[in-house]
Amino acid sequence: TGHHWGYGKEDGPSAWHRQFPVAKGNRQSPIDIIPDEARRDSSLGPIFLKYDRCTSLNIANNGHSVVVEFNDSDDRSVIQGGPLDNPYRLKQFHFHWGEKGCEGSEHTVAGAGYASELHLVHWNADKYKTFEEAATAPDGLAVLGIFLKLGDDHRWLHMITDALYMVKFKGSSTDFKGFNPKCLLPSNLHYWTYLGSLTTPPLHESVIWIVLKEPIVVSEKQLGMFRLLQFSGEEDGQRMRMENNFRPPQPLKERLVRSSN
Ligand SMILES: CNS(=O)(=O)c1c(F)c(F)c(SCCO)c(F)c1F
Ligand SMILES: [Zn+2]
Repeated sequence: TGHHWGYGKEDGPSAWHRQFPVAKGNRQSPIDIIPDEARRDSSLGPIFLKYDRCTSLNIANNGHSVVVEFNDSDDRSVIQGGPLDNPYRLKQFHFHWGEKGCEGSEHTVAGAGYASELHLVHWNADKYKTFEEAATAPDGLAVLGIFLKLGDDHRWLHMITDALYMVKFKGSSTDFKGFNPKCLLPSNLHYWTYLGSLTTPPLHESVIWIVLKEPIVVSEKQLGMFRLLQFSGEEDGQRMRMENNFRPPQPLKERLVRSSN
């Protein structure tokens, strides 16, 4: 129903504010992270990721990205520590990417973009009964952001890229059991953290962002496979290659970015 949002000229990030006025809010994401202006906070401990391979369910094309969804009916797969007061349950992960190597991530670092950005979305099930309720609460979600830069093949990403042909079109989904996203983490979990929002409509200001400083390395060939996906459904007329599904950085406003040690 109604006008759907996208990443094109007419329905892209610069138009989202018409249907979602919070797009011009005070804690929007992504942002440009300036390392020299981030406050090193010794009270920020390490983050801990406990992921159980048995919780992965399926991989799907939702018309905006490729998403791997998890069983979030208990605390088998959670993120905790760092800025978080309690464990947050893993709900799904997805990617944002460009059409060329120098842009595609959502967050930038001192003005520089990466080729892609992986988002692991977690929700505060200790405080809220459902993901949907948490997604509208100021401390409802915790998204772990991981940058992807171009280089050698990533040794485990093929498990995802090998499945992409099954979810080429919007609305397609297939089983994706036994995948542990721990294999997508960099060696070092140092991070920046700040209060922000979803980066796609409805742009709820409900996200505690944890962005890892160290990127993972993937090859141009592997990233190119994401661009075989389509924004459009199988029956839709024109071919709509899925790429540039990233929102540009938003005003920092009165926010502080903190840095782990
Ligand atoms: C952080 N990236 S995001 O805004 O693009 C994003 C997203 F794409 C999602 F799909 C979901 S989950 C929606 C129901 O599954 C989410 F919470 C997000 F924050
Ligand atoms: Zn995202």
